[in-house]
Formats: sequence, C-alpha cells, structure tokens
Amino acid sequence: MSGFPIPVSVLTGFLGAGKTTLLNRLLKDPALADTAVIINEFGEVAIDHLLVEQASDGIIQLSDGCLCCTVRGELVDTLADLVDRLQTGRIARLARVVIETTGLADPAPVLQSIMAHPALVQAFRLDGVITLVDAANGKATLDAHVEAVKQVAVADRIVLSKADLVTDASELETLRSRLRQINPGADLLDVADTKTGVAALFDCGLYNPATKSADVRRWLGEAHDHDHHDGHDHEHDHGHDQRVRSYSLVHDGPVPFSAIEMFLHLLRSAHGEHLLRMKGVIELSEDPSRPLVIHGVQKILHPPVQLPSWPDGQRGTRLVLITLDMPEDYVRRLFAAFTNRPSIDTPDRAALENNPLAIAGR
Ligand SMILES: Nc1nc2c(ncn2[C@@H]2O[C@H](COP(=O)(O)OP(=O)(O)OP(=O)(O)O)[C@@H](O)[C@H]2O)c(=O)[nH]1
Repeated sequence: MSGFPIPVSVLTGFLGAGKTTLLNRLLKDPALADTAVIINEFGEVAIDHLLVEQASDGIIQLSDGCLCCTVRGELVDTLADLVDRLQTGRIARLARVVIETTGLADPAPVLQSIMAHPALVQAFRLDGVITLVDAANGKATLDAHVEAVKQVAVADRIVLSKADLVTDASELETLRSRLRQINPGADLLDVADTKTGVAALFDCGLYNPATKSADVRRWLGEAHDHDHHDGHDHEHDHGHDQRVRSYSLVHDGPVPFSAIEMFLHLLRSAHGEHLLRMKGVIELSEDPSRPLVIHGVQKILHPPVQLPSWPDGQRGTRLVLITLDMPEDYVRRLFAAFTNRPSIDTPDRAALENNPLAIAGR
C-alpha cells in the first residue's frame, strides 16, 4: 500500500498554552485534509477523542460511522486501528496524524510508544514535535515544571502563544532567549504570525517533500549553533533548564558500525531515561558513501535507515542529543572513546568493551 509511512506530528505545550486553538486554525487549511487528530485528554496515553476533520466540510464520514468518539483505547491501539481501517478501505486516505498531548504530558513516552511498536514503526514515522509556549505564563511554568522544559527541549518547532498579552517587550525577549538556550535547534515561531501555518509546522522530518530529498541538516537542526552556550545571558540559572541540555557530537571520518552500536547501546541501556531524544547521521566505515540515519527516544531506537547517498555532499558523523540530568562531558568522553579519540584518563574502546562501566562520571 502506498502512502506509508504516514507522518505523525505531536502537538504539545503546557496546560492552556493554546494547543486546541492552534489546531483548529491549522485544520482549516486544505493542506491538512485527510489528517487524523488524536487528542490525549488526560492520563498517560488514554485517548479520549479521535477526530478526522476535512478542511471543507469538517468531519470525514466513514463507512461504519463517524470516527469521532467511536474509537477509544490507548494511543497504540488507536494508531493500529487507523492502519487497519486504511488497509480495509474504511478510510480512503490518511495523509497525516496529529497527536495533541495533555498539557502535563511528558512527550517522550508518547514518542516512544509510536516508535517502539513493531507494527506501527512500519506504518508511521515521526514527523516532528510542535511545542506551544504561553508567553504570558511561560517563565513561571518553566520554573515550576520540568515537564514543560522537556516539552521545549524535544521540540522541532517551538510556537510562542499569547504574546499579545505581554506588554513588556524585554520580558518577551528574555523568554525567547531562554527557549533558544534550552533548544537551540528548533525553529522559534510566533502563533500570531501568519507564517506560522502548516508549511512552517509540519514536514520537519528527514524527508523534505518540497525538495523530494532527505534534508539532513535541517532535520538535525544544524542551521543553528548547537553547542552554543555563550555567556551573554547570565540570568539563566533556572534550575530545570540546567538539567535539560541539547548538544551535538561530531566526528570527521568513518566509524565502524560495531563502535556506534556499542556507544548507543551503552548510552541507552545505562542512561535511557535520561536520553530524551537523539538524532544523527553516521558515516559508516563499512559503507561510507551511504549515510546511516538514526533516531531515538529514551531507550527506543528507531530502525536505522540508510540513505542512498549524502544529500548535501558533506560526509561525517553528527549526532544531536537532548538529555535530562546527563553530564555532557560524560557523553562526550564516551563518544570519543568509541570514535577512537580517547582523551587523557579516559579508557579507549577496547577497554570499554571489556568493562563498560570504566567511564565513571555519573
Ligand atoms: N490572548 C490570547 N489567548 C489565546 C491565545 N491562544 C490561545 N488563547 C486562549 O487561551 C485559552 C486556552 O487555549 P486552548 O487552545 O484551549 O489551550 P490548550 O493548550 O488546548 O489547553 P489544554 O488542552 O487545557 O491544555 C483559550 O481561552 C484561548 O482562547 C493567544 O495567542 N492569545
């Protein structure tokens, strides 16, 4: 069946940030025809509502009745059911799925449940995470709730809402720079901006439908400076922000698959819950002309995909990691050990394979 894998976008943001308001606006765009919207009202993955809207006349009528309210169950069941409906012809087309999480949700388990399921992994691909941040309450929310910081950290697109309620421009700018600091790789948009529509928010994935090619740099968020934590804004000693970090690991030249495998295995098995999100391209020693694309959420690693060629001609291994309470230095030393660049006092790869706990540091 054509059309697979279907892109899935996750729309998140703290309580009352304006998720439903934005979604309703987006769904009026004909580009979101044939989109299934799954709304996670509360609970871990309890889906309270499933709605398929069509731009022109609202809800798509299915042969066995309206999808709205008739399908309940967990997120995975709902997604599996969508595939089943598509394959049995009860839905003619399904171009996209949007999952709206609850305001309190930690988005990582939501992403994980899509990526961990063997059947869903074939049918769906994660397009991106869109996180709304309420400009009026953003500071207080980020200060009080680590979930809100995580929502920002795992985003591909951050959308600022309710800027119209903030009269102090410097307050808004402080919030913007804080968001950029938590997640330098994401686009930062304003909900009131007319450009903040379907084109700006969807198709964040590796495959760029506009150019019909894999857009590795954009996907990795490399247009921005990832490693940057410069000193010009030192009021950022917000407790939670320090716990969530985004940084990239770069290695010039090929890396053996076994080394990458071992590095990822150690990182995920020892610290999986601290690894909020990871994306990367790898230049494999075994097949350097075809980049290997990896993508993970917590302990789950999406099946790696090999691209036919380097889309932008530039080879090299680049990983972007978003971590919670995982010292960057530890990860860097582990990576260096596996790319055969051990630093002083750091065991090399051979030593680590014999004793993976040799790198202390946490
Ligand atoms: N002034 C202003 N109000 C907004 C904006 N966006 C949303 N709102 C209002 O904020 C309130 C909450 O918006 P919702 O869209 O329901 O927020 P939500 O994130 O879906 O809320 P929960 O699902 O309860 O977490 C509503 O009253 C909206 O009208 C905005 O940009 N400016």
